[in-house]
Amino acid sequence: MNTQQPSPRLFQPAGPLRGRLRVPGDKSISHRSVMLGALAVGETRVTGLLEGEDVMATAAAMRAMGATVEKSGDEWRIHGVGVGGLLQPAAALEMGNSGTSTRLLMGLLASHAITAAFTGDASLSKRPMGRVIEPLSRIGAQFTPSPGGTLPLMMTGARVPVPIEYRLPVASAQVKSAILLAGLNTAGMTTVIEPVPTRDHSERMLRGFGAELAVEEADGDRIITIRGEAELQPQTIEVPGDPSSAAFFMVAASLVPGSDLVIENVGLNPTRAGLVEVLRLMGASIEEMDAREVGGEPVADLRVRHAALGGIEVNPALAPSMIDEFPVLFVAAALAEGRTVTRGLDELRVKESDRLAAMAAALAAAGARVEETEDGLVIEGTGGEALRGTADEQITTHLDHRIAMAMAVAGLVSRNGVEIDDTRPIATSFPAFEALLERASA
Ligand SMILES: O=C(O)C1=C[C@@H](OP(=O)(O)O)[C@@H](O)[C@H](O)C1
Ligand SMILES: C=C(OP(=O)(O)O)C(=O)O
Repeated sequence: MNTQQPSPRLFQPAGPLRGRLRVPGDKSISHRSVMLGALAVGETRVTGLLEGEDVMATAAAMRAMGATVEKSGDEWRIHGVGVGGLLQPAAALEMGNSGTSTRLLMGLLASHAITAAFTGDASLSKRPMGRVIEPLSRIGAQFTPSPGGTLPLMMTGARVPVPIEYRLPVASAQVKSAILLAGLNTAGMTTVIEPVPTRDHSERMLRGFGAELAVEEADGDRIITIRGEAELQPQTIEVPGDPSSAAFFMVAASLVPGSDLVIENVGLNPTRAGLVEVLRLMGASIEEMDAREVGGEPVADLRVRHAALGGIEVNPALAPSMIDEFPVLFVAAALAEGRTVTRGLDELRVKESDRLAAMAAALAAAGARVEETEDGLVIEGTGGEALRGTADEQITTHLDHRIAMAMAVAGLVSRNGVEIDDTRPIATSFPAFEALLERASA
């Protein structure tokens, strides 16, 4: 974050969202483009890379371990060191707010015989790392985390990494990816078994870079196997727009009367598109135009028009495909007609903040009717009537970009506006968010 001081802001009611806009590149694909490019031999070129703080933390770490990562015009150019070629960083790897950078890089390092320290901000330093430490220890890496299995931590990768077969105990693309990345430099076959499918960008991109990776389905499991000691070939990558960033505009345009907005170039990988499905079940008007493929991922322009939304019971099986979209879905639910019930969302408690507690408190402070359960929220919507908005209170965002952006959307559909305590974390994933929101509703 650029400044030391929190940057509060009142998000005021606004007119319809209209016209066309383009959201920045997908965060998950951007991280992986930099990491895999840094392991390929030769020059990888990336357009549409998300230039948010999280991805820049990944870029800085890969530079610290020997890769060249530079921007030239609109394009990022990455010169890799080759699988097995990462150098020992001279200083701690500063991960900022980014769980994805931390867990995926721990995976990469686990099969390189180097030692590194990982540090992060106050939010990241509370998040559980045991979920990657456990499988990566089986591969042979050694860890000294802070008490509770958190950052700051030190790790030393295995000299002779051991291939493992690992069944994921939590639905987490970060844990899956950490193990697959460790498998890249591990002789033999490394296998991850996913009882619940999560975003599959690592699988698609590892294959795209030339790794030998197989995916099988058996008894409801996805079994992913990667052959180690891979040689990655540099790629030219066009990163599609981030559906998790588009989500704020999908909900805003659905809620603000008179809106008719086209969000261009949105990635619609089925492992990411749960919000579109849920909003449609609530009655949203979302039309997919010019469906195409960008960078090996399905993409479309989304035309979103205002519509009256109704509350629903959200199928917990959809959670992994919209895991980062729940904060803004809760805002949609707060304006819908009737009750929305969500459950099976324990993972939301270990994101940048406890997103169930943070959103329950934030929506209540803005005048919504919300009840927090053990693993979800139950929300009674207003039926389209504006929320009261915040009174004398500021919304606490807990260094969580998604809470900040979700409550900014709530401000658009409130009478008093919604004041949040700090907009700085928005820059971790979506630096242009405020400018785009202003432009769309001008
Ligand atoms: O693999 C990834 O790029 C991500 C996986 C998800 O985390 P989990 O694996 O912890 O669910 C998601 O919340 C995060 O924003 C990005
Ligand atoms: C959970 C998120 O990211 P990360 O885990 O990378 O911090 C997010 O962007 O909502």
